[in-house]
Amino acid sequence: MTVAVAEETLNPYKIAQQQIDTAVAHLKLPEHVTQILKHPMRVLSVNFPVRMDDGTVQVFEGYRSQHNDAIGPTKGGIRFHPDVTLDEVKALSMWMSFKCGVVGLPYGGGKGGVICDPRKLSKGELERVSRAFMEAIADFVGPDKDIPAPDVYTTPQIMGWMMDTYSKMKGKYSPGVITGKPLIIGGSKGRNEATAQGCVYTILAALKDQHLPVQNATAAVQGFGNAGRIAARLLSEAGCKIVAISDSRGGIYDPNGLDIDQISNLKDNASILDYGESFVISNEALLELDVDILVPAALENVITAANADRIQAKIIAEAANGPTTPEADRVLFQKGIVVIPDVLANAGGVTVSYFEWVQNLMNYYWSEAEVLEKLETNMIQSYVAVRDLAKEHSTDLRTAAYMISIKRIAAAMEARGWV
Ligand SMILES: NC(=O)C1=CN([C@@H]2O[C@H](COP(=O)(O)OP(=O)(O)OC[C@H]3O[C@@H](n4cnc5c(N)ncnc54)[C@H](O)[C@@H]3O)[C@@H](O)[C@H]2O)C=CC1
Ligand SMILES: O=C(O)CCC(=O)C(=O)O
Repeated sequence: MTVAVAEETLNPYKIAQQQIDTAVAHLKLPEHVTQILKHPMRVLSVNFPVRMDDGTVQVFEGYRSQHNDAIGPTKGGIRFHPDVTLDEVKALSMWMSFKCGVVGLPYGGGKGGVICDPRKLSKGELERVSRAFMEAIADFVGPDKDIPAPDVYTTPQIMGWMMDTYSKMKGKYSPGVITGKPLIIGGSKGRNEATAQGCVYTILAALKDQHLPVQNATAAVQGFGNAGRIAARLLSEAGCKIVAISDSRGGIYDPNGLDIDQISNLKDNASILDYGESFVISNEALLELDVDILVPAALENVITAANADRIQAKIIAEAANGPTTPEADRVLFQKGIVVIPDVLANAGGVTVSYFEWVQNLMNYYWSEAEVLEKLETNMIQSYVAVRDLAKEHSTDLRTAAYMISIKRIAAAMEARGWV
């Protein structure tokens, strides 16, 4: 079926605002409430100097956006990427609010980003950038205020450096200022796998709803980092056949199924493209494969008006934030493709970050089994609530997810007397 599409914006901030408009059309909300939700409450922009290995000083630019803290402190990752923009960080903070809302966490949304390419920094430079960024935002964040975490190209080690810098500045051990830390300094069991694990729980639930068997269900995964690599492994362990995988350099495709362990080895020691020249496929072509499950797990705006009509997957699980534009959403909905939206599909990460923060505040730590059990329960309950509301209002799952979150944030703002 060919579906006509209109001109579209690829600005993530404008996209987030459009998504809010789509959801509030189904809700009776005063206009000023919508206006509040369409903008972050606070944004900090910083420029900070870092001494490089060659002795020169480089000035880096970074941002932290706090979207809405009516329900609790803001929460969300920090991204290190050369293409970071202020509008992207604002949008990511808005998506965090709706994500925390849909899985019922006592948080609002926050997000940070630094314009840099960690792949071109030495370990020492990366540590100095991480510590200097934390120093620059230290008065803006805090365990009761705004709690960062990992995102694209940031790692548990970076979280550890940032926690250390913050703790030294405040003169007290403060593990609750940041999550996604190494286990030895207050990280939670299960956090490293949580984003992918949560995503896989929702995929399995969607397969069941679509009466599709898990065994040999075919899957293509774009992005091979924390979210994508672990999602590929967990899907494969669940019985699915991973036929395509990619990273920033390109992808590989084998309709007979890929060997995930071999690809993981290649990723760590060479390039996934070394799997074999005859298997190489572009990132764009990967998205259009005829598969049961497509998992975008890299960056924004990969499914747009330009390619939505050619997407053949039955289920799209957005491990990445913002991979699908509103125009593409409309096309996919008309084609009957189920899109498990980012705010639900990748909410496992922030859910276990919440568990980490709670454990830090209690100074009492849970087993991995306890973490995973709580995660699964929360993900499935949230999936069912979104699915049922979407059915009731004949909307896509994203709109239903936003409706749930927006109602919750609006109720909190009203209860606090803001509106
Ligand atoms: N790490 C987490 O806990 C969470 C991550 N996410 C989202 O998941 C997505 C991926 O993040 P992580 O896996 O954490 O990052 P990561 O830094 O661990 O991995 C990113 C991966 O994407 C690949 N990549 C980069 N540019 C690409 C491109 N143009 N095409 C294909 N692949 C490309 C990289 O090669 C790498 O394999 C992002 O959208 C992030 O916001 C969402 C929720 C939580
Ligand atoms: O773990 C967290 O607090 C947030 C992770 C994140 O940045 C995201 O869900 O997009």
